[in-house]
Amino acid sequence: MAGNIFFVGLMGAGKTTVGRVLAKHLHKAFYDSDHEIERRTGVCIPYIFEVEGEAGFRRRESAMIDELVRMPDVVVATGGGAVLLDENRKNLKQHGTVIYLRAHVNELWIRTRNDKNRPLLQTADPRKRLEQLFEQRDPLYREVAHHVVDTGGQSVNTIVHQIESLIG
Ligand SMILES: Nc1ncnc2c1ncn2[C@@H]1O[C@H](COP(=O)(O)OP(=O)(O)OP(=O)(O)O)[C@@H](O)[C@H]1O
Ligand SMILES: O=C(O)C1=C[C@@H](O)[C@@H](O)[C@H](O)C1
Ligand SMILES: [Mg+2]
Repeated sequence: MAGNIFFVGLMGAGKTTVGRVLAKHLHKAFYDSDHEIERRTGVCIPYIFEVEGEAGFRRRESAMIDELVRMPDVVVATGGGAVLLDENRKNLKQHGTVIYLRAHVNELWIRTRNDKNRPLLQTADPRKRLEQLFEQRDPLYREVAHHVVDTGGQSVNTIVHQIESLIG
């Protein structure tokens, strides 16, 4: 399949994991927006949040998305909050096929609970935080997505095969 594929979804949805495997299958280059920001700045995302605040991180993320969407034939895993800005949603929708990886909050929480690299989940009740983010963002993910893929209880390989048949 020609063209770009962009993954959106909440933290723990599997954008990085599924995106990397799909890219390999399709012989496309894979980019992860979060990793690219860390590679270019030389610091981790929690540090960017600490120094520049969430707003600073969002500015870097927008610039990164604007650059990545213009590349030919790539698979891109976006950060969980990339859909918050209207300009990012427009950019993603215009330049490729957008796939929303969806999972229940409980599963997202289980997948992310031992990882300290997500500043928005460093709260007293990360599960509650995920619930709030789901409420806020599910409509935005749906708005931008060409396809919604449920990942609950599915292996990464099953999800990848499902996406391959969706995009032909
Ligand atoms: N389908 C799945 N079943 C079980 N575990 C999964 C599945 N997909 C991903 N995981 C696991 O969940 C964790 C989070 O996955 P991943 O980092 O790919 O999510 P993400 O959507 O990129 O999150 P973020 O927005 O924070 O970057 C990883 O440990 C990964 O191995
Ligand atoms: O959901 C979010 O807002 C985030 C998700 C991660 O991918 C990172 O982009 C960062 O931790 C923020
Ligand atoms: Mg990721």
